[in-house]
Order: sequence, then C-alpha cells, then structure tokens
Amino acid sequence: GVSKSSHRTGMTVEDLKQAFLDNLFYDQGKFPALATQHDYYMALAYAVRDRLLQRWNQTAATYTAEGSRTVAYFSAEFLMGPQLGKNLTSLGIYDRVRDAIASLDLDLDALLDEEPEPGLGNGGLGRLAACYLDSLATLEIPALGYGIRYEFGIFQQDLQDGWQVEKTDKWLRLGNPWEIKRPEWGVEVKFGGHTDSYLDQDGCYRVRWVPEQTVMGIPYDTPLLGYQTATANTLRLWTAEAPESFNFESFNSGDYLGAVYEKMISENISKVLYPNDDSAQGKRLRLTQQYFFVSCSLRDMLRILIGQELPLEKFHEKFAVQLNDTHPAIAVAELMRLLLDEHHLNWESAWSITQRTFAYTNHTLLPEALERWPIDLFGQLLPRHLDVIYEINHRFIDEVRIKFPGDEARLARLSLIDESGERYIRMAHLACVGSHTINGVAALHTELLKQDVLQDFYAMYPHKFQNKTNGVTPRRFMVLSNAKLTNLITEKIGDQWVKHLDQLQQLEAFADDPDFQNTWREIKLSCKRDLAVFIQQQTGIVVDPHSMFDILIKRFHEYKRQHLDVLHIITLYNRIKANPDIDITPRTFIFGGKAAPGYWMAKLIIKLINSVADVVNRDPDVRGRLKVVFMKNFNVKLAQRLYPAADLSEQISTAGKEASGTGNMKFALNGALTIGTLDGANVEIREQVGAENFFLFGLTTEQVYKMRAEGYCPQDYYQANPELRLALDRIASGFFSHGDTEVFKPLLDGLMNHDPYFLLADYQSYIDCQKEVGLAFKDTARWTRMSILNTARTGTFSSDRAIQEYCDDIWNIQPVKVAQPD
Ligand SMILES: CCc1ccc([C@H](C)CC(=O)N[C@@H]2O[C@H](CO)[C@@H](O)[C@H](O)[C@H]2O)cc1
Repeated sequence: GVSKSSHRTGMTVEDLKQAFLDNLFYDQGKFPALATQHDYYMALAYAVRDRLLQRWNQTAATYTAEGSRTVAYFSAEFLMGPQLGKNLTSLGIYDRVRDAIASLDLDLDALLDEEPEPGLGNGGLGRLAACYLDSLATLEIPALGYGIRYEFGIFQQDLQDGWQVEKTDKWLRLGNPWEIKRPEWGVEVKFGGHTDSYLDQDGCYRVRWVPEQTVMGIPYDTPLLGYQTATANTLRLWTAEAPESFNFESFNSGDYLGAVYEKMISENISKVLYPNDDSAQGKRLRLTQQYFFVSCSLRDMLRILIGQELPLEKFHEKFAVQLNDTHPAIAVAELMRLLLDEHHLNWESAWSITQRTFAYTNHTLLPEALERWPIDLFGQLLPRHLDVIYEINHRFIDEVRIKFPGDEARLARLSLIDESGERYIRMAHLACVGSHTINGVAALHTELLKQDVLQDFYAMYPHKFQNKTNGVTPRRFMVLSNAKLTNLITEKIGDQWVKHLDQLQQLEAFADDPDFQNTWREIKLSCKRDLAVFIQQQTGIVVDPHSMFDILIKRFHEYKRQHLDVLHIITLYNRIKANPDIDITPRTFIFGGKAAPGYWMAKLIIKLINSVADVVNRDPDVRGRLKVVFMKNFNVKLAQRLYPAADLSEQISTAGKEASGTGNMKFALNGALTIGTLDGANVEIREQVGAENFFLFGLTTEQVYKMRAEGYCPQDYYQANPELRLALDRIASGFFSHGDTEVFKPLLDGLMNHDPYFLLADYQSYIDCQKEVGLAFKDTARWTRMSILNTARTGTFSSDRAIQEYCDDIWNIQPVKVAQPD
C-alpha cells in the first residue's frame, strides 16, 4: 500500500521539522534563503495535510465498505475560518509543530497569520454550519457538507474616513492547500429552456427538460478532521465551469469575446458570495447559485448510492439532508425531478422518499429575509421545477382542504404560491411541505415560529416542529483561541471537557477559591493585554487592559441595535463633560462587524461609531476613562482574538428578533458576562448561568408585541428623558461630525419617528443595567466569581450537544468507528 514514511506520517518534532523542510524544497521549490513567509506557510500546510489524508482515506474506505448512513448538510454558506491552527489542534500536534518551527527560528503565529481566511459566509448561519461540521466529525458521524466554492468570499471591510468600504476577497489568489479538485466527479447542470412530454417505450407519460444552457459543476473536497479521532469527513464545494471553456469557431471567426463567452457566463455562477445577511434580494444569479449547488449535490449523492449498489427506494435511508435555511430549499423540487424524470419513479414513491430525506432549519424571523421568487423569473430559469412545484402545491392544498374545510383564507396563507399580488413561490413553504422536520435554533425562536411566522404550518403539522438550540465548537473558540484558559481548566478538571463540555460544571467548586480566582483574572488580563497590543498595531489607539473590555461584534443590523450601545457611550461622555470628576468605571468599547453593502442605515451606524470614537478618544476631559475602538474586517480570525479578551458581551437585540445568536455563547464560555435582552439564546444562557450572573434589561417579546399593537411613540421617550434627549441632540448638533448636522439625520429621524426596534423604549433600562455592570466590575472578587460561573455553566452550548440532538431526534443516525491509522 502507500508508504508509511515518517516524512508523510511521523508525528515527532523531528518528523514534522523534516516534512516541513522537504515540502519547502519539493512543493514550494524554495530553500530558506529564498523562501517567503507564504512559502513557509504552504510547506507547513502540506505537511499537516499529509497527516490528515491518512485519516481521510481511512474514513472514506470505512464508509464505503459499510455503506454508512450519512448526513448531508446543504448550506449556501460555510464560514470555516483559517484551517491550519484548527487542524493542528484536532491532530493534537500544536505544541510539537510550534517547537519544530521554532527550532528553525520561525514563529508559528506568523505562519498562522499567513493563511487567507476562507470567508464563504456572512455571519451566524455560515459559522454555525462550520461548527456543526466539526462536531459531526468529532462525534464520528458520517457526514458531507455540500455548498459553493465561491471564488470571492465575503468582502474585506476597510474604513475610509469612518465609512465602510468593500474590497474584493481574493482568498484563492495564492492557492488553497486544504482542498483537492475532483474533476472525475464533475456534474452537468441544466438551466432555462423548456419541457416537453412524451410517452416512453412502456407507454408511460414522461417529461423531458430541454435546457437552454448547461454548465459543469466541479467538486473541490476539504478534509474535516474530528478532535482526537480518526474520523475525517468531507466538505464538498462546487465550482461552475463551462462545458467547453473555449469556442474555437468563434475564435476563428475573430469573435474573441464569443470564444470565451460561455466560459465567462458559466463561471459567474460560483464567482461571488451574496453579502446580504437577513434580507433577500431576489436576484436571478442567487437562484442560479442555489439550484446549481443543490443539483450537483443530489446527483453526487445518487452517484454514491448507485455506486454502493443501493436501490433508489433506499435514498432516504442512506442520506439525511439538512436544509440550512431556505437557501437550498429548491432541493425538494430537484429530488422530485430526478426521481420522476431520470429514474422514472411514480409520484407517490418519489414524494415519500423526498419527505423522508429532508429536514429544514429556520434561522430568522425577519419577514424581509424569507426568500420568495417571482413565478416568471423562476419558471424561466427552472421550467420543469415550476411544474413539479405546482403539483406539490396542488396535492398539499387538497390536504389542507381536508383538514380545514372551507377555510379559503388559510389555503391562501399556506399555498406555496403567493397569489396576493405579483405571483411568488414561497421557499419556506416548499421547505416545510417537503421536510419531515422543521426546527428553530433557540427555544424562544421555535416558540415564535409556532405562534407567528409558521403558525399555519404548525397547525397543519405540529409533529414536524422541534427546537434545536444552537451550539459552538469548543475546539476553535476555546482550545485554539484561548490556550491559557484551556490549560488552566485542564489542570483543574482534566482534558475530557473538550469533548464533554458539560464537565465544565466542575469548575463551580473553584468559583470562590482566591488562588483560582487570581489565576483566572490573570489569564483574562493577559488575553486583554494581547488584544491591546493588536488594537494599537491595527488602529494606533492605546487602550488600558485594566479597563472593562465591553465588546459588541456581529453583523450590523438595526435589530441588533449597535446604535443603542452608542447612546450609552454618549450618555457616559455627556456625564463626564458635565462633571469631569464623576466616578466612572473605565471602559474600552470595542465594535466589529460588516454591513451588507446595500444596507445604508447599517453603514451609517458604522460611521456614527467611528465619529463618536474620534471625539471621545481625543477629549482630554475623558482622561482615557472611555475608549471607543472599531476593529475593521471582523471575521473568524479576528473573533478568535476578541472572545477570550472580553469582560462584557453585548447581546442587546430587540426581544423577538435575534433567532439565537452564537457569539453570546462564545463570550460566556470564555468567561465574559452578558448584558442582554430576553432574546434568542440569551434566555437559555441566563437560565444556565443563573439570573444573578447575567445583566438583564429591556422589554420582553410579549411587551414588544403589545407596544407594537397598541402603537409606540418614540417621541414620548425623547421628551420624557433628559439624558436620552441630550445624547440624541448631541448627535443632531453635528458635535461628532465636525458640525455637519445632516449626515446622521436619517438615523435620528428614523429613531424619533418610527424606531421599529424600540431603542428609545429600552434606553433607560439599558443605561440603568450598565450602571449595575460598572459597579459589579469594581468588585473584582464578585465579578471573577460570576465569570467563572459563566464558563462553568455554559457547557450545554457546545455544538456537540446540539449535533447529538439532531442525530437522535431528526437524522436517526449512529456513529461509525474509523480505525486509528497505525
Ligand atoms: C437571503 C439573504 C439571507 C442570507 C442569510 C440569512 C441568514 C439566515 C441570516 C443568519 O445568519 N441568521 C442567523 O443565524 C444564526 C445561526 O442560527 C443565529 O444564531 C442568528 O440569530 C441569526 O440571525 C438570511 C437571509
């Protein structure tokens, strides 16, 4: 078989060093004198990849031999983050590689920094998919992640004069050592054209789709190694290529553009990630992308099934497909088309297989995020799927009529087709009808789905609804990004907690132990010092590691209320201006996050933060007691620096708007205390850590519903609250904008006249709560105790717990043991 030479597989410091030097010479074609940092990164990456490949091939061989049931996670986004550090952690060779590299006078951290981040996602949904893939491999569950290999990921965010500017994310420019191209498993995908029906040789009525355009889908595979296990699953991302990348006839006729036209059009499909988070744009290319990767993936699964000589009727026994929101929902119609038209099953058996294959996760309550496609656009691109969807809807409406006879309004609300104005296909409805299970991502969110957004489907199929509260991987967000805390915890309770996070509970015993408290505080302080150095390098701003690091990092959206945090900063600033000797707990406010390029109001909030920062950071009266920092280009790499250094986690969305949140979990696991509303998973974090260890403020979901129903007048709060009025007037006066009274007008008018996210209504409760936070921070023993208890009591928010629940309650799948390579 393959050579087991130490060069490829050895795990000693010496083996790793040799492998690194050999790769530098043979793969990079370089020697130290000529090598760049990037050459060193690639040489190390290939050495680590070799040690993954053994487990990867072993895993594939085991699954093939056993014909294992497999989870297929369909997602338009996978926010994987940098891979080198993660793979070193999973292989358990992080320190050995650090030593090997150090013995060559190189610095591992510098090489880790060389890796371009695969930003194939916008935010929560994409990162959750990545955490779930890590847990699937760590729990030894056979799984495939299916998505799109965007040539350009989420834009790089830069700031010009405090405004966000977007730069193209050329992450593949220098190549990607973690992927392997699999052209042999390429798939042809059809678009447009028309359908015609015919009678086949056995006189059966069949439909043929005559496409206008076909493109090739080429898979690229990335290994996903579990933590301290031999299991390495696969992330299979599709790239679009032209069947013919060069048209010689056009070239010969001098039509050079024509010669490459097809190539250009085809490749456009997987060119770039749509940077919208929570608002559907309804662009044709977006639907093209969604159908492209779904069709490639289902055909790939049929190839695997047939390859393992399993009958079509067992498709749903072989594969459990999870639809990560509605973005891949077209899969319901595509599987039906493949089973009907290409495999000639009858409708009933095709539909039964389909419904038993798919499960759907909803990640948002925002109406503007629910995808719906105009019938003509949809029919033009996918004529056969429109037929199939009409038939699905026809049969579904019959089912509704039987259950709710004579209720025409309900029929109209439930129909897959929105007939109210221009006709649309409601993708969430297709997902709900075509799936055996529908789940929300936090207890409150799932309740709101049942009571509100999907109440009609809940009335129709109550048995389909489940809750699966989100989780995060402790491998990346504790072990990899917070080694100091990891070592302290392991010293105290052993190292099994990394795979059994509920064991963190054992830390409770040390919550009041002065020595442990000291060490705990030291570690937090040292993480803050590291971040302070990084902040100064990145922004030139000097921050005090002893101040409270008050952090709000997530995508910008009005419902996440970053501007409420700004109102707190301005209120503190105004108090200092009014009385410079006032006793204020020194704070460093740190912001990070991207705004969708077309989301004007979100971009204005970013500008406001930077404008306030410019004034506050330079005002001598403040005497450094307040610092405001905007960390540009928030991504997974930056997140790994911020969560360990946080004292306070800002989770301040309007109740009923944040489906779950996952940053809130990463902060708590790293010992930060949360100031938050009863929204999303904040509710469950507070339940776990105890109300006394959580800073709660604001209206509840019910109160928001009630205020919205009874009519909310933000002006009243402006009139009634002098500090609020002063804060808003300060902005309006141009004080933070060099006297320009126009720039923030849209934001202020929106707050004064509509305030759809109840900022003014929640302002005083937030300010009062922040006062409590300031006082608590001063009592270091109390704060440290609360911090230890937050880490100790949030083990349940491991993505391992969430994935185990999916396996037990939705996918009905068991682990498959893969033998450790000898
Ligand atoms: C069509 C444009 C679009 C793109 C992405 C999305 C995502 C669903 C937005 C998203 O990331 N939602 C977040 O999902 C997380 C994982 O479940 C939750 O923790 C967050 O609360 C939710 O906002 C909606 C609409």
